[in-house]
Amino acid sequence: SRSPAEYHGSSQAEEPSRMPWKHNRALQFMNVDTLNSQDIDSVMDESHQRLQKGSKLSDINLKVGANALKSYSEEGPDSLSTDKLVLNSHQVRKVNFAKGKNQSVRYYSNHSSESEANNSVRNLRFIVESKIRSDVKLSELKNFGYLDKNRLRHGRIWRNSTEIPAKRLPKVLIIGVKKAGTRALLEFLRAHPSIESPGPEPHFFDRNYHRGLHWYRELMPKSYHDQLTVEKTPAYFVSSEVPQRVFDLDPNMKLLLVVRDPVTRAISDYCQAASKHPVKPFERMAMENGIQGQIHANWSAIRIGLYAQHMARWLNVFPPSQFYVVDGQRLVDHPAAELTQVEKFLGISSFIRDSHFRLRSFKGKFPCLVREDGSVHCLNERSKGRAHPVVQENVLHRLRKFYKPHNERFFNMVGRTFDWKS
Ligand SMILES: Nc1ncnc2c1ncn2[C@@H]1O[C@H](COP(=O)(O)OS(=O)(=O)O)[C@@H](OP(=O)(O)O)[C@H]1O
Repeated sequence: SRSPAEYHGSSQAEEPSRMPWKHNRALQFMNVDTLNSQDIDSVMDESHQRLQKGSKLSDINLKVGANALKSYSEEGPDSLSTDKLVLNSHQVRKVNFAKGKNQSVRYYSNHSSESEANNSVRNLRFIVESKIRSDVKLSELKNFGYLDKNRLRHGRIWRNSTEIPAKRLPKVLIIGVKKAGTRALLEFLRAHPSIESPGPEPHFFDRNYHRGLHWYRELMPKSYHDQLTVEKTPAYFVSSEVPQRVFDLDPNMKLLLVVRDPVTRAISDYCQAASKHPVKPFERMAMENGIQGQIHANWSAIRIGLYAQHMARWLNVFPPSQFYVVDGQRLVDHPAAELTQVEKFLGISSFIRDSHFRLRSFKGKFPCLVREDGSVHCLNERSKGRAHPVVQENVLHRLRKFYKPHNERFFNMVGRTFDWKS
């Protein structure tokens, strides 16, 4: 597609990806606080003319949209609050691919309720404005940061029409615990419009510290100033040098720690190792000199579960108020409730609901995430939520006894108890 400069016949060649809105007078109207129906009409008229030239949207869409938007705007600016403007990308695609009059009309007449119709209007506005702003196809909007992995975030358009998204250092870290549900927590949090995160674990504060902050920032996705970038690296929790390094970067860093019964966690860790290379039975790994012997406390699968030891190091550096401890079991049983607490802690809007989760038979009790486009995303089938081996009861008993005092110390440190058998 053409750049905005070419499109509007301007001799000034601007870099389109940086300033798509600059050549667009219509956008100056797009202010939630001052918006009125006349503004919308003029925007729609102007968009209409422009879109006739370059867009795939048919005229009828715009005309219907203009009328609907007019009545919609008469509800007043409150009805445009960003919280309500959650876009349904499925509907967007429907409009985008509508080729003719009939399809477009059907798109609107399909809606059974007023609120559904209003939703469509919002969606339509988003498309129109996105197109005006950037003069690119929806698929290309990714370059401008409007679409992030199919997540369309209407709020951004309204909140700040001129902000350029940028890579930012994290303000939140999921520091651990390994095998306690850190991936689930991150994937669920990412559904929130205020959260951005890199997919892989950066391991910056442990393994890659020498690479420097520029390297770290480059790993981050682009975000807007009022979003939070979150990364997860469970090894941070157990690496002695990490707390101070994190503090040196940002003494206000918010820290999320997911915990799980350390005995189950050890078995989960063992399963991970067993999936990569041959290992002895769990019982033989866990006990020194056979099952009558001592607990093998130095085996990493067991050592990581000494939460109090690791937490003490973090509390030497950060105040308790900067941690939120997520109950890994509750994250499985009641994910929305647990996420609501996390949202509160992070100071972001309450967005994630029960309707974001769905059980799938092949994942058993582990919830999958319903994305904005309606698709269902389950965590990796082979590595998350896998079957554990049956471990001899006497070994489980010994392990529970072993962990008991450590768990109690941990509960005291974090001011919360967990329903672990140990
Ligand atoms: N929704 C959902 N889907 C799948 N798995 C879930 C989910 N919620 C929590 N869990 C638990 O997450 C465990 C893996 O923990 P982590 O993601 O922290 O592992 S890792 O440290 O990143 O390797 C994983 O451990 P296993 O049960 O041993 O496979 C799960 O118990």
